[in-house]
Amino acid sequence: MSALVARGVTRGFDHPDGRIEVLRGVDLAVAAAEVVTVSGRSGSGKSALFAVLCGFDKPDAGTVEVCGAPLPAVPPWSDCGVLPQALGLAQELTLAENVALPLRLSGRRAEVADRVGELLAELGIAALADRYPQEVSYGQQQRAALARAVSARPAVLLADEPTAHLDHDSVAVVLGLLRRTAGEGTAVLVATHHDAVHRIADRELALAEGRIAAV
Ligand SMILES: Nc1ncnc2c1ncn2[C@@H]1O[C@H](COP(=O)(O)OP(=O)(O)OP(=O)(O)O)[C@@H](O)[C@H]1O
Repeated sequence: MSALVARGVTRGFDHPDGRIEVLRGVDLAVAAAEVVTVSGRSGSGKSALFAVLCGFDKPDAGTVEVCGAPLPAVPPWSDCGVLPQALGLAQELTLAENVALPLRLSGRRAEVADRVGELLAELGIAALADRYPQEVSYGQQQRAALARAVSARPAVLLADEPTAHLDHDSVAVVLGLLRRTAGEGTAVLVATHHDAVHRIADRELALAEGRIAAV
């Protein structure tokens, strides 16, 4: 069974100069333990698609299922971990507290210390654990947001451009984490412009003219 399934997803937006239909019937499925990338030119709708897949936005038509069940309004982090393009870190929480949040919200406090420490160390930001997001660089915030997305070992991980703004070494670390997360059973969907990310993927998809096709 696929952990993430989208069927016939459509989404358009009204603009002063007319309505644009960004998603025109997107079908996709990502299985547990699989890494799938989505490419597409800037403005093709990758972020709009991810917003629908994680429940941040509602499609005009079509369905999304996570682990065989229709997407609830706000899926728990343990079902669907999200790294949005805008990161969305809680500014009033430290990096460690941000990463701990999905575990705390799932009532898994006992896992917090080990899991948060392990992820911050793997991503090279352990020394920044007690800093607030505005006290670290964008790339460091991005890694903290990725750690938060995976901390509760979600069934599905949606990562929107997780390697944008990172240097070569940090890209390698992030790719390692994505692969390991899939290896532990998570279905991983990544929007990216980077060839390095496509190279670690099991499958590549492309979004164009509002539809998804295999590359
Ligand atoms: N909430 C919104 N309201 C109006 N228009 C929107 C909204 N979200 C996205 N769009 C429009 O939908 C189109 C797709 O945007 P989206 O951010 O999904 O592209 P993208 O493929 O993620 O681009 P990039 O690679 O630059 O991040 C754009 O034309 C954008 O202006």
